[in-house]
Amino acid sequence: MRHHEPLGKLQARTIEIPDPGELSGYLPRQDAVAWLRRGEGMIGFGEVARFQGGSFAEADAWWSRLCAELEHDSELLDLSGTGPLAFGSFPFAASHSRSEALLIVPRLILGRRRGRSWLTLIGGPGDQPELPPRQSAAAAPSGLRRDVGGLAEADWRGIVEAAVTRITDGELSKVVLARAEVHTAERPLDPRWLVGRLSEEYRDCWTFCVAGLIGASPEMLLRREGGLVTSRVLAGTIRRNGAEELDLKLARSLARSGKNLAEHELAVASVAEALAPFTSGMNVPDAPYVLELPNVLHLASDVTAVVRPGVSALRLAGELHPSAAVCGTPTADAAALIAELEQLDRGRYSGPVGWLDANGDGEFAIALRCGQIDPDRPETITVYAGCGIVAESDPAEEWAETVAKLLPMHQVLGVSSAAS
Ligand SMILES: C=C(O[C@@H]1C=C(C(=O)O)C=C[C@H]1O)C(=O)O
Repeated sequence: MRHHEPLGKLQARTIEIPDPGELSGYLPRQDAVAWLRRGEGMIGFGEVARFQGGSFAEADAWWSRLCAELEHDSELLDLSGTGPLAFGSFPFAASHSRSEALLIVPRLILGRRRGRSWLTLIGGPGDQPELPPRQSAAAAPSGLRRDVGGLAEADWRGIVEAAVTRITDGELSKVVLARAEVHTAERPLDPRWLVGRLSEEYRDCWTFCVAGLIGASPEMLLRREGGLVTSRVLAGTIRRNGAEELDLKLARSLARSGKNLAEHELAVASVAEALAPFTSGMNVPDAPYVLELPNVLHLASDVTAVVRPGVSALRLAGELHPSAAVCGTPTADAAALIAELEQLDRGRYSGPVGWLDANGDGEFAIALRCGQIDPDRPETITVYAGCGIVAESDPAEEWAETVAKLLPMHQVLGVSSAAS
């Protein structure tokens, strides 16, 4: 575990500012952090402190200590996302990955939420936050080619088949299997392009950028605002067709599909069970709704509960991860089967990604529909997708589902999905 903290006495100052317009236009080219949805959110500039390579509990304790030492002077006390923030991203399985847990505390944050806009600066006494200039247009990636490596369709389908056998043998009920593709551009990728395009095209998703992990996730692992926690559970997926009438038919068949409903129930139960010790008054919907995204339809359930005092969003994210949506049921058996079959270091894909404030409020999505830019080769990105495998899963269908889930990253990179 390594971390660095601010040198000397610092304080956080939040000021309200006039609406700066579209936030992604201010993203710095280097070391950007971002969290955007429907034109709102926060972006961060610079770095005053970093936690790297420990557990959720250690990260949570580190952030609490840091906040206890930081004075905060704010014109906007009642708005979630104001004040000093940590942006975090966590590996799917720290024990099976070269990637490490990360919390990054930006020097300056630009935010816009519920019609109000602000700047928060962490600096010396008397330092005033200033709106940075809008950036020049981001460059579209060009000349992308797929690197060799990663599993071919036949191999991945073989792994799915092996998983189905283990499930029908009664070893476990569900396992989520993922695959990755590596793409290399002619020049270093511009994170601003990827973030800007994803947040435009996938407005209902949470677009994130933390240490080169960039994506647009539809799945909110956990939001804590005041005393309330919300978790959006997704499981059960159908590819969209594009024609509205057919999509409607698909949505209806998804809502009635026994396989998808059973898979969904497992995912909801895993979240409800993990939340129960830390909450009261939980509401678990009886039946899911259909969440429509440009590329896929998902079965979705929004679980809400009242959180016990002193339990931060990060602590809860650590308790909920890995949910059945990205790991399986039972968790330990599914995690072991993933390690055995998947042949992939998931890195921070399918781990929690989000932000945390000084009160312990925050939002952590599951890092899905995303790619990781290689820090040593910034022209290279690894994109990931996976799906829940149950006894009735058909390997060819599951492959097609991963292609549909890769579509957002393929689109913004300018890669043809036919090639995957
Ligand atoms: C694992 C992914 O997605 C997860 C798996 C789903 C499914 O199997 O139906 C649906 C949404 C996510 O919870 C991914 O997008 O990579």
